[in-house]
Amino acid sequence: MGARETALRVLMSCRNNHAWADAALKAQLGRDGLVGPEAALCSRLVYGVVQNQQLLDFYLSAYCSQKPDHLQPPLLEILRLGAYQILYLDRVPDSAAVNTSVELAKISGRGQASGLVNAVLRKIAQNKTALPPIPERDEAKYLSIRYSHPKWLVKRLLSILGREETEAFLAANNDTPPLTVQVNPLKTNAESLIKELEGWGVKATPHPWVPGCLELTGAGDLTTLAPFREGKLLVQDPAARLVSLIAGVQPGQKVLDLCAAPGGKSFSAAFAMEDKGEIVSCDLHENKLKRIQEGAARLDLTSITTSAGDGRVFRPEWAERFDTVLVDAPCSGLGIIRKKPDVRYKKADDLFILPVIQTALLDNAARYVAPGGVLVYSTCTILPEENEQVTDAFLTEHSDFCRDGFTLPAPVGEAEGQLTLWPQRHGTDGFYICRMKRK
Ligand SMILES: C[S@@+](CC[C@H](N)C(=O)[O-])C[C@H]1O[C@@H](n2cnc3c(N)ncnc32)[C@H](O)[C@@H]1O
Repeated sequence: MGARETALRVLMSCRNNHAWADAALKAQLGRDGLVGPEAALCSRLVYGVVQNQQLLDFYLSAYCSQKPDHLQPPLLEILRLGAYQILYLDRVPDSAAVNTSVELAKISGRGQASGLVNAVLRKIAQNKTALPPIPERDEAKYLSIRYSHPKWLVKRLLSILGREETEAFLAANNDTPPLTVQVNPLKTNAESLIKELEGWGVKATPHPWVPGCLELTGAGDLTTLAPFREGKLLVQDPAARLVSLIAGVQPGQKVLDLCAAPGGKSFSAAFAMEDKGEIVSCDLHENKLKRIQEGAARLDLTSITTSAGDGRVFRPEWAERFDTVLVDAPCSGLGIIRKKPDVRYKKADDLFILPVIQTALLDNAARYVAPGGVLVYSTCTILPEENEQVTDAFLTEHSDFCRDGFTLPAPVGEAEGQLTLWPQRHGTDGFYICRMKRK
């Protein structure tokens, strides 16, 4: 049973403890001692079920006499796992998907429901080429079921992107993104790293448009490879790498990264600064600073110091002290659904609380920027509530700051001080970056 039993435990942990799937998966794989192909199958099952949850429930409800959400736990999770294997995993025979699901019901103490599991999954298998159509009358509802995203989010996206691009965004969120790394230019260069990775059986190609980044295939657990351990690369989405590029940090500068953990933007800034100058990496949570320190040690960066503190609370010793201040704000994360599939199920209510925190961070950060210095606000979300609306309000209140244009390689080109990146347009995570200058 291995992979399936572990996958079920992970899904139950997400349901009962509101755990994030990626963290619960990592912990459970370790506890159950799953490695290699079994671990890969388990990850595929967990991500696949989370990515397709609403669609799977739609099909399950067509063949189950009880409403899926009325089923006793963990029957719904068992049925979702079985249906996912039947509908998406060609290499798993339908009979194996059905039988292992019946077995899971028995070992989970739901043996009395094994007949139901058997019957529902057999019907799905028999009808898999002629499944019931999703009603298309209500556009948002159709897209919500088809791509398993909450309806409120689909409606919001439709109003921003229109039908065609909304569908492309939702589909991209259910795709597996490429693994992207930034080259540590202090230790190697792209050409040498590509060759070195090849020696480890990893295919690396330069990112189509973001300088200094490589896309990897066949990496497996990258952290076990020498180039990773020797600090020659940083795992980072190309969108995140763009923050230091857009900030335009230079060797010798003083930089404050106000919301820094686990350190990605600080590391990328240190690369751009040739590790010369001063980077203060601050985070609210002291326990997260260790991740920054460990990362800096692995990458051999000495320009970074860490500091715990609430970025909303003024520290007089930092007043007008920094050439560049980065505010990589806590956000809803709706731009990284392709990496954290369960982010989509966040409550819409968060969208009312987060901008208050983001605004307070930005207001305070502004006080640390030296005259003529740069303030960069970024998030890994795509909704204007946490992006343009926050920076617009900030600029209205702070007449000493203005948006400052920048140029990136195609497909972005010239931007008037702010940029929203989208997976379906740019092949990156969904991300927002705004560069502002203090007069
Ligand atoms: C988007 S993450 C930052 C990611 C980081 N910049 C990187 O590139 O690895 C947001 C961070 O803000 C921190 N945070 C949340 N509220 C904060 C506050 N009031 N002051 C400072 N940091 C805060 C969180 O702990 C979290 O680590």
